[in-house]
Amino acid sequence: MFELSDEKQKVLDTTGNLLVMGGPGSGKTTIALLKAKQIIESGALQQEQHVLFLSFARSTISRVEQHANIVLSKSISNNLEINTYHSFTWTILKSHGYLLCSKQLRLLPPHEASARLAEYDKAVDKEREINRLFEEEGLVHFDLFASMCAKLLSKSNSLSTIISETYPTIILDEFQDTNADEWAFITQLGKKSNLIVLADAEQRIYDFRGADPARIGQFIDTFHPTIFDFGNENNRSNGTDIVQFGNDLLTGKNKHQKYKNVQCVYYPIRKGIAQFILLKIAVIKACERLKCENKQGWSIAILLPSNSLMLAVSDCLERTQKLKNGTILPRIHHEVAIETAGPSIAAVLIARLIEHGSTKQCNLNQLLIDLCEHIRGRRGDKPPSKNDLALSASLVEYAISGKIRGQKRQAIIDECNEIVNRCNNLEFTGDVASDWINVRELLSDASSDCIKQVKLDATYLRLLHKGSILNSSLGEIWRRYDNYIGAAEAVKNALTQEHFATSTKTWTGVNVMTIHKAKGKEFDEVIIYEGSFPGQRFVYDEGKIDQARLNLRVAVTRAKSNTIIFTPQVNSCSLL
Ligand SMILES: Nc1ncnc2c1ncn2[C@@H]1O[C@H](COP(=O)(O)OP(=O)(O)OP(=O)(O)O)[C@@H](O)[C@H]1O
Repeated sequence: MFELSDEKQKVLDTTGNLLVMGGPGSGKTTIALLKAKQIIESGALQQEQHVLFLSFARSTISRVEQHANIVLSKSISNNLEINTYHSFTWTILKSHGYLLCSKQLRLLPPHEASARLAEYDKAVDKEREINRLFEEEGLVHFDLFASMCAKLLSKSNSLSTIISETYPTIILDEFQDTNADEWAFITQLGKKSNLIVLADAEQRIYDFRGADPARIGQFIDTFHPTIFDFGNENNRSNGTDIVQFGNDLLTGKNKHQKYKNVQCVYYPIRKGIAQFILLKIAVIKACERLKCENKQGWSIAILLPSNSLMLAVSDCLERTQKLKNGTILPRIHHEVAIETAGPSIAAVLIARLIEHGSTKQCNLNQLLIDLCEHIRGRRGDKPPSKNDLALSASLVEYAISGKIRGQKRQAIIDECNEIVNRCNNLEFTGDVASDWINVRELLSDASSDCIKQVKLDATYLRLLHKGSILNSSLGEIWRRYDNYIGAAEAVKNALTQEHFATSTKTWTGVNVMTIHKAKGKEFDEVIIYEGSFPGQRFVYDEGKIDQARLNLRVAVTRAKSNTIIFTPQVNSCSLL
């Protein structure tokens, strides 16, 4: 089914550690899966042994799984484990973490972690607190997974033997984005297992979380792999200039050149939602093109440089617009790969109101604590602003002393009091959806920004598709107890479990996501859109222009057949 170049055939013919390099769409993932197939079919594995394919994100895993279904037959897939670093390392920590810490280990879920660590803006202080939480409370932050596992494997010979016997061959995807802790873990894995590393130095877009241009060299020095380079072989967008454009972006050669199936659109700046009209028209046309081609499972990605822009674009697609010339732009059904922290903490706050409201025990202090958690943690990995930190500190102070300064802050207390009183007077029915909405609506009358933000984040839960999981966990509680006692904990657990579930999501239809989320994926058509405000630009800092080039190259090369890039007419992107 796949025609293999000589270089690719050699990958199949070579044993030992391998480093497979190549540009976007050159076929690294495909050859790695074919290599796994070959190993499994050769009968070299015993029943309990697996080839392990490790990647960073659940969303990438689903594409690899989809791809594996095409490349491998079902019986072979049983001996292939496709997993994320997080999920794989957490499994090891759950079973063997007691060797490192006498406390019962408990996961510190990402949304809770962001709130707990909000005050530490310096990396060293944050790291110290993460280690303290582990040592004194047994709480394991995600950032500790890889380093703790590296420690475990270096300490316990029997554990490292079990792992290498279970996984004699390990494939490492997107290796260029490996951080120091993951590298330490990989170094331990590689002592007894064969490593097949897939990398493209110029797809490195995670420098901010520790990816290092020296990493590929470190792998070569430590493991002396046989090296393969597929260069610019292009299997994804053959017959187009998409990869050429991506490569030229790195040097600036793309300027004023024409490329087949790559189009730059310079749009006029307009106010509000009108700014996205041209984008929406482009999406509608792309849908029509793909439908005309009768493509099964066609996919379009709209890639944005920031989360806020992603939500604004999603909002525009969600609505029907009537243009001045009478044309109607319909609502476009789409999926949004939204950041989870804000909606998750908002969900816990609402679940707590439901829990306490159902037994008439809502209280102001608990609501203030949950509100502070949201204020501090809703931006996920990004620290909260100084104002938010100060606000949260003064609300906590009020919870302790009953004192608060400033009218705006007093208004928050008054509005929270109102919410608590109304929640204690609500009639709960056990119909989870309507109980949830009734409680969420209690936040609607508030004028304080921080409460409005909770309401807004709670509405984004819809985009996370958490409805059914929340419905079933709360529904079960009501059936058992006739109230919602335990709802907040159940919601926390449900959201955490979701994080580890290996996603089987397929990227069909229209998908809206940030450029970073698009890494490792592919779509029939890609539309990239930069806004006009500072936080929405491709090049947001001239000092980081090289990183911007890498990011844009990754975005552009996700397309199989067509890429469109939108930039404002005034002050257009300097890379185009
Ligand atoms: N030898 C081949 N013949 C035909 N199609 C191929 C071949 N190798 C890969 N492809 C197809 O090309 C596309 C890109 O392949 P693949 O995902 O393996 O590339 P990649 O190098 O891992 O890409 P990236 O680094 O951008 O994630 C896929 O749709 C795949 O099915």
